[in-house]
Amino acid sequence: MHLTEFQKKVHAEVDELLEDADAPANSKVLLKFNYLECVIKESMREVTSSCTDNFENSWRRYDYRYPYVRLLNKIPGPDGAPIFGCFFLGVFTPRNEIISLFENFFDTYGHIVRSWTGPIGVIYIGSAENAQTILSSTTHIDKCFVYDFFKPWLGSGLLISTGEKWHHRRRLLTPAFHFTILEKFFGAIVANSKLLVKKLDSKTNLPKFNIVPYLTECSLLNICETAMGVKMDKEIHLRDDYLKSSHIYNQTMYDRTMNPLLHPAALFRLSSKYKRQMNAVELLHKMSNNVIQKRIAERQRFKRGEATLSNDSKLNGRPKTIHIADSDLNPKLGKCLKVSIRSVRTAHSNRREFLDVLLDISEQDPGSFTINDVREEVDTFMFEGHDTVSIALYWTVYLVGLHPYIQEKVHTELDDVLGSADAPANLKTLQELKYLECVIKESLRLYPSVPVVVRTSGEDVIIGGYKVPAGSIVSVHIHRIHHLREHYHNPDEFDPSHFFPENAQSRHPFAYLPFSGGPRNCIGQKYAMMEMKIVLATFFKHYKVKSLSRREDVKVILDTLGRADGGIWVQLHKRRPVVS
Ligand code: HEM
Repeated sequence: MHLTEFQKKVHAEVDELLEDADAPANSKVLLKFNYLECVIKESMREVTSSCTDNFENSWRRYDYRYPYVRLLNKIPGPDGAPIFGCFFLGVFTPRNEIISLFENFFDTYGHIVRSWTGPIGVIYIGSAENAQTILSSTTHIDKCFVYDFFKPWLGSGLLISTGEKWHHRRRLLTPAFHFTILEKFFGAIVANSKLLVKKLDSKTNLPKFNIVPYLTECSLLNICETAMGVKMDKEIHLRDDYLKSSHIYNQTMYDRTMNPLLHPAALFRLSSKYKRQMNAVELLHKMSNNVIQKRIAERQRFKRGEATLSNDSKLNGRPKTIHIADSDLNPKLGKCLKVSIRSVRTAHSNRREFLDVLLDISEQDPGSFTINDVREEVDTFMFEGHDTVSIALYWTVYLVGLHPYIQEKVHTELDDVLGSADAPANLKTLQELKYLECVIKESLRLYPSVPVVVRTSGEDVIIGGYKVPAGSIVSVHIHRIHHLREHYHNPDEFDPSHFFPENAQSRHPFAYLPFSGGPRNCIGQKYAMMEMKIVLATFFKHYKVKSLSRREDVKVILDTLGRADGGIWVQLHKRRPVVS
């Protein structure tokens, strides 16, 4: 179809609806301009997605033979305002109401919902079956363009990267979270948990205090000391700056995501949020650079025979070059890849910790794996590895503190399994804490640290009976799926029995997604479960907690993660003497 034909259609619609009038008389008339609205949406979509198609091509999509907008509009969803769609809802709904807004969409329109934010169409998925269609596929594996707003901070690390880069890095880093490596982290996490207990000592019997900063600090120390192999207990200012900056970055990221006017980089740079974000990035990178430099220095001291490595890994001289078989590789990467580390495909004893894997490659091949490549992964894992965990920790403490009967059962199990010990001794002890594990899982169900994950559909796909065209933004609402009565007998209650084997075994595999699902699930989930169990076992062994706010008064505030609005205010009482 030529441009002139589109124009003819626009003119025909205008003539039909306006007749002799010069302009639309009121909003009722405006609502009837269906074709014009589609044209405007499509042009704005092309502009904001920086499509390289020429203008004529972008109009050609409007041909009714290529009906992107019509396809999406077949899916039920709110109409919103003419042209703007739900733009105003997104921008003006307070962050602590946004989850309720999505819930209303699902209640009104069903398990699959479409909305327009200006030119951007988004499909919301609120059922386990539809989540499985998207998440289990290797085709719909790319993230949506808004994840790119993380780039100033995270570069294109594992969370954001796509295609071959993602495949390669995922394969490279997966062994760094194997359970033989996790075992080595046990001692460090126990030590930091005891430190937490000690710090909380001064808070016992206070009328109230916010426990969030304590748990956040503990999870940051843990990820630094384990995966990165660096102790950061002395760097108080650096840590504080990091945590504040991470908070600011996540807020500005959310504001940009919800407001399409801030999507183009040129417009975002003009806003005050950009400056805040850049100041935050500077401090965030200061922390990650510090971590990397410390580890490099420690490795050098180790090689000179002056020190042992703090995470107990062994560098036996120079790393060997190994060859990986063709069958191990993504075919697009070439026939055979020389890899300079011992850990990629390995016997257990050769597995390496996360940062050492990266530094080994960078030392061997600094040209193709630069220190910036190392840093983008360090930034990614430090963010994902501390923030998600601390959120899960504080929601668990909160929920247990609201339910004395459940707390009693947690205490009884801890006393039975740990005896007089202050903390779990090893992985075997941890496995025996079965009730605590159900408690953690149940907290992650009610308050998933990541309430929503977003993908771009890699090809046309049928979801819930509707055809969703390739390139559509599909957002999977984990929070919603976790609250469906068809999967959980009392979905809004805190009830750890949801995860007793007899209740969980026949559940739909995509009805519980705190770590997402499918090939792009969370790489750190085993690490996270181990860490949470150690920290919470140590904490509850020492303390009895009382949460001071009712569930209906503590709202989830969404940035990129689902946080507790206003913190978690509790009272603590000692159960046994604090260790020295
Ligand atoms: C309670 C703790 C955690 C929760 C609830 C959680 C949840 C998730 C979820 C839902 C995703 C998918 C994100 C998306 O598709 O947008 C994800 C991805 C990821 N997580 Fe976690 N996570 C946790 C802990 C961790 C830890 C401890 C680490 C690192 C040590 C980690 C590293 C990552 C990374 C690197 C990705 C991206 C994986 C990829 O795209 O291949 N996470 N996580």
